[in-house]
Amino acid sequence: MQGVMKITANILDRSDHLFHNLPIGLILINKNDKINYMNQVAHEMFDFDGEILNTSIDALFENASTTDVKQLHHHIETHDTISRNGKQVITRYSPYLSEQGELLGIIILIEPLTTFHERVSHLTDIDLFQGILQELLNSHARFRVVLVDHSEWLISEHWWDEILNVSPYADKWVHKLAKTAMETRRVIKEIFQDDNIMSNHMEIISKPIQINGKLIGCMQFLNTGRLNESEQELEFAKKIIRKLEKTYQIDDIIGESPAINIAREQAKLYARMETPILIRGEKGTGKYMLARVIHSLSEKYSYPFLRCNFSTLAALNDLDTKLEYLLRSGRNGTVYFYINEKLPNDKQMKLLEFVNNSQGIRVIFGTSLALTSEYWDHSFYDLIQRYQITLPALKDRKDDMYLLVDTLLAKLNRQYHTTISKVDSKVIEYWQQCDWPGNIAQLENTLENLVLQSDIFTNDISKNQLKNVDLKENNHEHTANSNLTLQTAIDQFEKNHIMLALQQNAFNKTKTAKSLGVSVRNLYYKMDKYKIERGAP
Ligand SMILES: Nc1ncnc2c1ncn2[C@@H]1O[C@H](COP(=O)(O)OP(=O)(O)OP(=O)(O)O)[C@@H](O)[C@H]1O
Repeated sequence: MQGVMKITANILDRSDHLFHNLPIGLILINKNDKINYMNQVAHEMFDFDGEILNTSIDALFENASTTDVKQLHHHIETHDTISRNGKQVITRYSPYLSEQGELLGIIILIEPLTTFHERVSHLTDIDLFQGILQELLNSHARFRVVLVDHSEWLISEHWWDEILNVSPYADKWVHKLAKTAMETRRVIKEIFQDDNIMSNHMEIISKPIQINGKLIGCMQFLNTGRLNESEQELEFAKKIIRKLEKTYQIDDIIGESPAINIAREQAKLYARMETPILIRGEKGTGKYMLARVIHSLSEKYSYPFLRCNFSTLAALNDLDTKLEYLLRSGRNGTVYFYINEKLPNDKQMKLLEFVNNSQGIRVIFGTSLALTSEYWDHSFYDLIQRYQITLPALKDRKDDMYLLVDTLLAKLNRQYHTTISKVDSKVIEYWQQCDWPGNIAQLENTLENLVLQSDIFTNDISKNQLKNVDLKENNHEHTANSNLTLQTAIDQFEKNHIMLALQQNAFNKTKTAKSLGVSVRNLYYKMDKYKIERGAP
């Protein structure tokens, strides 16, 4: 035994300079708890400058934990208090065994609690765990955590595996959300929808975790508590509506009849050109919609799309100011001129100049008028006639009626939160016989009135409901209907009334607001509320 201690002493002598410089305290005691060695850091920790060898370890700690180490031969890590100065330390007691497994002594490593905390924080991100726990306390939602540096799942509640199995895209999508939340340091709420699995809409909240301003990672919660499935679908539908409101895409043009297919192909072709084009078609056939589609398909899609009616231009004393305004606001974008009345010759000339000099602005004309050369200046007429697209009247594409009704009904269901699944085929057959002078706009208007008159039990629209709706071209007049709630009836009336006033004032907002006795701001507010396009000047 003596020999063993000697060897140990030799090793310690030789290694003393190493142990001496260790960043933590080191003490060696024999199996009788007497100190054999103490390095410099330990000396400082215990404020011991005198002779320490052979002193009992009990003199250093209030409750040294050597008994279990000696009996069980396994290490113990504990929290100790230094008797002399009351300092808090973390102590690790490890048995020092001979080759035969005989206990020779105990190695004690000591570290002040403060530095221990720092080191452990560094190594194990203890702060992160605290942050996570805090977040978890604040939420009962299903969650997972992703770390900022190596995108590794740190904690993943078992539900997530199921979520990520929803579809091959779900996994990618969820990862992307976490990344965006971390990059922008913002909470992101998104609803995931897989077209193949309609019931699998889920809202995921991605929340960056920051501790003391440092980005650690991202928590992702599955929000099932707040939204039930149908609400999720509704949220998703609203999102689609918001998207559609902003712009029309080529797929929004419904119809498979040859004339509409040709119009779609022409739109794609003309979108790549800079030249002015003219879209012809009866009222409500989708000219404005097609103009927007061309704009979205063109390189100008991210720039403004403005609409300007010829009736407005005709009424202006100062056309130059208006054209300057269009040049400025429509820069790099598209201006849709709606030819709804003849323009005096001098104004035609100014407009011609505008079109020829408005570099960067794409001009699209639209009209339901039968343009004849006698009313127009020769060069202006020539300009607008050059490239044309003609949209068919609804009565000339009756086969599209089913498709149109289905699409418009789905859109209205989303808009009014109704769940009408279909329009009876007898109704559609009847509609195929009608003339529809107001075309798709009129069909939409008719359907809207039917939807507004429905109640929560209405599953389909049958022929006997038609008596409440007349097929007038502009069905803006209000007809009292006791099936509507008071608020719906008021809203419907208000919307129709505003539409009528806008039309009567050629979409001039100032004049419209004045005629309605409201402020322009209030008018805009109402237009937004009723989703009335703001684009018209
Ligand atoms: N092919 C289509 N598919 C789906 N919806 C359509 C289609 N064409 C028109 N619509 C809808 O019909 C309504 C009227 O369309 P739009 O305002 O573009 O017609 P317009 O020809 O410009 O009318 P007006 O000549 O009265 O200005 C809009 O709500 C539009 O969304």
